[in-house]
Amino acid sequence: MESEALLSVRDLRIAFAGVEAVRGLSFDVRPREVLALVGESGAGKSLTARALLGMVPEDATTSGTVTLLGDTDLAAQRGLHIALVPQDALSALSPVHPVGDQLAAAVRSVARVSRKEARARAVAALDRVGIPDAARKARAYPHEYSGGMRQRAVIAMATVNEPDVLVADEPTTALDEERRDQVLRVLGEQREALGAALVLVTHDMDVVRDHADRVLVMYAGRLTELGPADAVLGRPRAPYTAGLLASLPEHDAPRRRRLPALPGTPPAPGTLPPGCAFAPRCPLAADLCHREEPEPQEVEGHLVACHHWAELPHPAVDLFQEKQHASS
Ligand SMILES: Nc1ncnc2c1ncn2[C@@H]1O[C@H](COP(=O)(O)OP(=O)(O)OP(=O)(O)O)[C@@H](O)[C@H]1O
Repeated sequence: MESEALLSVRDLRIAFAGVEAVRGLSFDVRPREVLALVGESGAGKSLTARALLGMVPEDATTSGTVTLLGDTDLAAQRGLHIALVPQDALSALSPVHPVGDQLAAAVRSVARVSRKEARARAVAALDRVGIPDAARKARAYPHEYSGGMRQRAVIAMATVNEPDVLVADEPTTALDEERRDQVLRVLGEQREALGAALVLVTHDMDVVRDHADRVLVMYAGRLTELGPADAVLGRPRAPYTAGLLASLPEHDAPRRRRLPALPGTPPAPGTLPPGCAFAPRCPLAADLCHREEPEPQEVEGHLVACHHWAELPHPAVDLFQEKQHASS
C-alpha cells in the first residue's frame, strides 16, 4: 500500500466470542509521523492501538498481522521500539517506588545495562521532559510530584528507551485545557527529539488539526477514510468524516441546534446492518450501500471506503446540515 512503513497493519481482525469489533483494518505508520485514529465511541480505536503494542485483551481472538521494523513479535518490542503513553498518570506509576527507580527498571527490562547506566538514562529522560533538578526528583515518589510533573514523568517513562513509535490512547481526556495543551506539547517535543512516530487515539478534532500529519477515520471496526490531516479535515471524501466534522461546535449554527448534526449512533459489534455499516445514518446511502460493504479505494491521495464518495458536496459538512435544516 504505502512504502517506507515503520509499522504495518494488515487485515487486522479482533473478535470477542466470535463477534468482530475490528474488521479487517490495514494501514501503515510512517517514520516520524503523527497518525491520529478518530471515530465515535466503539469504533475500535483502542483495540487497534492495543494491537499495535501486542496488548489485546486475553479473551480476544486476533488475526492479521502487525509488523514493526520487520518483526511481528510485538511483545518483544514493547517498551523498546514501541511504547504506550498511558492515559492516567497516577495509575501508571507505582505509588511505592521512587519515580527514578521505576524508569530505571523500565530500562533494565529491555536493555542489559548496569544499574548505574539505567539510573543515568532515567534521570536523562526526566530531564528531557522538563523536570527540574531531575537527579533529585528521580528519588521522589509519585505523590511528591505535582499533577503536571507526574504527566511529564509518565511521558519520560514511555520515552526512556527512545522508542521508534509512541502510542497514546486519549492521553488528554481527563485533563483540563491547560494541562491538555501541556501534555500534547511535551509529547510533541519528545517525539521530535527522538524522531519517533506517534499514533494518537483521540476524540478531539482540534487535536487532530493541530498535531496530526495523517488521520485514520474508523467506523464500526473498519477504515472509513485515511489521508493527510489537512486534506481529510479540509475536504473529506467519506460521508462519515463529513458527519463527524459537521458535529463540531463551529458547524453547529444556533438555528440548527435542535437535532444533532450526525443523527443516530454507531452499531455495536454483532448488530451490523448488511452492506455499509454507516448506510443507515448516511444521507447518500442507496441500494448498493445496503447490500455491499465498500472496500477502501484510493481517491486523490486519500483512502476512502464509500460507494458514493464522488457525490459528496463541497463543503462536505453541508450534506448533514442541509438535511437537518430541511427536516427541522
Ligand atoms: N474486553 C472486551 N470484551 C468484549 N468486547 C470488547 C472488549 N473490548 C472492546 N470490546 C468491543 O469492541 C468495541 C470497540 O472497542 P474500543 O475500545 O476499541 O472502541 P473505541 O473506538 O476505542 O471507543 P472509545 O472511544 O469509547 O474508547 C467496543 O464497542 C466493544 O463492543
